[in-house]
Amino acid sequence: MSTCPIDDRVIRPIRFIAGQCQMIDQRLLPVEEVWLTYTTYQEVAEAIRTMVVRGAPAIGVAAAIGAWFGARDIETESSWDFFQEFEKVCAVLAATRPTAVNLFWALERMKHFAQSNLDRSVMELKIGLEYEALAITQEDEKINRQMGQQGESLLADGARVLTHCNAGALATAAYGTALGVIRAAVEAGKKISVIADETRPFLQGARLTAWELQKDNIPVTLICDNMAGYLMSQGEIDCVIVGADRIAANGDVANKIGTYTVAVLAKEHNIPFYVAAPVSTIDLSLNDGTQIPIEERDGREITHYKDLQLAPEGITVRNPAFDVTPSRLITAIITEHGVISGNYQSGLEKTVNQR
Ligand SMILES: CSC[C@H]1O[C@H](OP(=O)(O)O)[C@H](O)[C@@H]1O
Repeated sequence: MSTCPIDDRVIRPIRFIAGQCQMIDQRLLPVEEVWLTYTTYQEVAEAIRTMVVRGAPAIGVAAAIGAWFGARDIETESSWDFFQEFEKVCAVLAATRPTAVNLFWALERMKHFAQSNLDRSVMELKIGLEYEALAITQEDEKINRQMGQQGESLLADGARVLTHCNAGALATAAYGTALGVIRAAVEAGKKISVIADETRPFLQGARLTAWELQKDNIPVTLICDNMAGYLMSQGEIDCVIVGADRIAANGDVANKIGTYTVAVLAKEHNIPFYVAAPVSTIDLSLNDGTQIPIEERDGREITHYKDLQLAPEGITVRNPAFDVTPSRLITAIITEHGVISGNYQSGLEKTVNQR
């Protein structure tokens, strides 16, 4: 794997050094910055499952790298046998988390590359898959910067922007989706301040968004999730911008649990609600959001914070990690190809066909 230039000024959760993949352990941020090294697809699958790496585009990038690791270790001279084994590798990675379609998009792209080149030798397939994984990684950063340029005009100078979860550089290869739009507005010279929902139970807002924005010197105020409505009622929020894990053909959006709540509150207060997501997050195979699989995670994420017990032993817990925001609550969807609003069905189809 070629080495990506390490520019410490740019936050990247995944990096390559000497053919190995290193990922920052996002479970330990913001207190510790620990980089873990990965060399096998099984290790990468576990990193996705346990949220060492998380965020729709970032787990797509991680899955592509994991698939390349798996391909590299397949021992056969038959390209057909190689492809059959490679499909098994991809199946293991696909089983890690069900909601973010970027994971499946990246794996399908890797499988399509291999299946389209079965006339090549196994060695050529392995080299090609390495560069396909690198391309997915490098394209993601470029797409996020394009998305930022498409969306920054929606943020007025002086805007106070509410975010939910982390749709920043840590959720992507670099730059971020929702936070990428914010970064682009700041780079355009606008004074933007962010109000970040802490986003229980995994606290992506408190631990990751706050950390990212502080590093970039972008003003950020942290709030509990249950404070967003009050701040809106006091006129302290000008707009909302969030990421997405899967967008259905009609514009319904699956995103971190609590996003739907924020969208309803924004509608109540006539506050613009924006979603920023790359085309790889759009899933036209699903007519609407009711068909999006919602991940249910371990209840311990709610009853404990690390080793601190927060609830009675044996309490019954629900822990859906995502919810679905109906398109009627969404003001616009920002992609790298442009801003979509109104008739999402046709707008999303046109955008996907531009890919
Ligand atoms: C750039 S979109 C990231 C998206 O993924 C997050 O979920 P998780 O932290 O569980 O992977 C959240 O839904 C973000 O909006």
